[in-house]
Parts: sequence; structure tokens; C-alpha cells
Amino acid sequence: MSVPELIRIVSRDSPMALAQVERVRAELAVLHPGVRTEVVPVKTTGDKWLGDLSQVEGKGAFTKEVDAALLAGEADLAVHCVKDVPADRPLPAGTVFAAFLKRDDVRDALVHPGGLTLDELPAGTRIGTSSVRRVAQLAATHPQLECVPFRGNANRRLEKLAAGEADALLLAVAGLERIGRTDVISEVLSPETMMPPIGAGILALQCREDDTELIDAVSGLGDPDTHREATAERMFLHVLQGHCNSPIAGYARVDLSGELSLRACVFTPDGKTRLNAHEWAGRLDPATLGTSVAVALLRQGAREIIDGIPH
Ligand SMILES: NCc1[nH]cc(CCC(=O)O)c1CC(=O)O
Repeated sequence: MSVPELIRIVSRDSPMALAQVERVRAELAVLHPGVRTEVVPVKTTGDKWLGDLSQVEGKGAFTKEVDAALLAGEADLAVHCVKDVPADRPLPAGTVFAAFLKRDDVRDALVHPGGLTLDELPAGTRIGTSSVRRVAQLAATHPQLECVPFRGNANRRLEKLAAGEADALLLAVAGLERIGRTDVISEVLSPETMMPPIGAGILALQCREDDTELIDAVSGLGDPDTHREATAERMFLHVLQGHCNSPIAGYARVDLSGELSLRACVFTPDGKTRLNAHEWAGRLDPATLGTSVAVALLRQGAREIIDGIPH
């Protein structure tokens, strides 16, 4: 296999994103010991704008500038959190996913400086999160807690928490692992307590579709089970056509016997209505499983819930 001499890797410039790039560089160094890599950090709209994401382009706010650098030939390989890559539309024309790295933890964690668990938090505790998915689920299970809008990269959110801008936070375990801050976790929430977002804990490598040499060179970093899970989850979201204010959650899993299943939910913003579906792939390929679970939720009225939410 011919391997490029130099691979220029583009990503957001947050500490989490740069840690993700270091993982990719380390895995590449094992697979292709001779290869040189260079990092091209870019600031995205989502990093610069700390207001409501639906006021900027919403979806794609964390990926647009990264995609542009790739397409302009300023870099060769983009590293993305799958969670941040819009699934309601195809990938930008001219680009493909070359690999999905082995999945990290899908769960969310509670970060409470006093070390309390979610059930122990007193009424009125301010939870810093702007995620409609987290807000809806908390409203359903812990209505006595109050969510306050909270944006910025994970390090920035921890600083704002320390400054007293909220009493506790919800953050992804995978993200805290990447920035080396699992020490702040007071409770890891089960997926039943807090259903994860589509693509949680998965990093994707994206290339220009004509760059076959690089696609071949990096495809060996992909994990086949993660690929099946990511494909089912993203097709689910594609068929459902949510928007950035629609609380949607779900995750696929390949179990020990190799069976793929996908569970997913759609909520109203107040969490009072929750539609659920859970199906096993059986003979279906991952994308068809994603479609089937989306159709199951549409039959229960998901379209009306999603379209009824202002965005
Ligand atoms: N929206 C930012 C973002 N994108 C991906 C992750 C977590 C890591 C992952 O799931 O890959 C986070 C931080 C968070 O939600 O706490």
C-alpha cells in the first residue's frame, strides 16, 4: 500500500478536539510508522458564538470551517466527533468518512463540585446545559432542578462552573476522558437515566472522496462494530429529519454475540411526552435498522412533535 508522506490533519482548536487529533496521530504512527503528520487547527462558528446555536446555522456550526479547509486542500484529513456532524443532510459533497475509530464511553456524567449524585441534588440546583436533549430528560425525571443555558468547550464550561455560573453540569464522559478531567465526575449516568445523543463517543475521519491513497491508508484505523453503530444511528437521524431544537436521543450497540440493536427516543422539550423504539437488526443491514427505528417513531407521532417545536 502506498502511504502519503505527509498527512495534514484539520480539526477544531479546543483542547478536546486537539486531544482527539493526538489519538489519531498516535494510531497512525502505529499503523504507518514512517508517516509525518501536521495539525491544522481551525476555529468554528460554534466555538466563536456562545449564544443560542439555532441563531447561527445551528447544525454544522462545529464542522463547517473544518469541511471548508478539507475541500480547499488546506488539509487532507478531518477529525470529527460524529455527534457534531449533521445527519439530517449528506456529508459535504466531495467528502467521505474513511473510518470510525473504536467507540469511547457513550454516557453523560454529572459534574457537581460537592460530589452529590443527580438524585441527591437539592431542589433549585442550577444545571448548566444548553442541550435540548439533556434539558428534556432532566425535566421529565428531575423537575425540581433548573437548567441554565451553558455553552463553550468543556474546559470553558468547567471554568464557568468554578466561577459559580451554575451549580452542576452535565458533560459527556468521553469528552472528560479526552481532556483528562474525569476527576470532576460525581456520577456517571446510565443510558436509561440520560439517553445519549446520536454518535456519542465516536470519532470519524473524513477525507476528500478522490483522495483514495489517503482513504486506503487510514481505513485501517476504523473499528467494524463502531462503523455499524454509527451507520445505524446516522441513518436513523437522517430519516427522522430533526432540527437543532428537537430533543432526540439514541444509541446502537453491537452485543457480545455480534447482534446490532438500536434504541432511540424523541421528546417534547418539557420531557412530558417521550416516544420510544428499540429494534434488533436481525437480517437487516445497519442503515435499514436505522430507517426502521425512525419509521417506528414516526408512526408514534414523532413528526408532529419535531415540527411543533420552534426552531
Ligand atoms: N457538543 C460538544 C461535544 N461534542 C462531542 C462531545 C463529547 C464527546 C463525544 O461524544 O464524542 C462534546 C462535549 C459534551 O457534550 O459534553
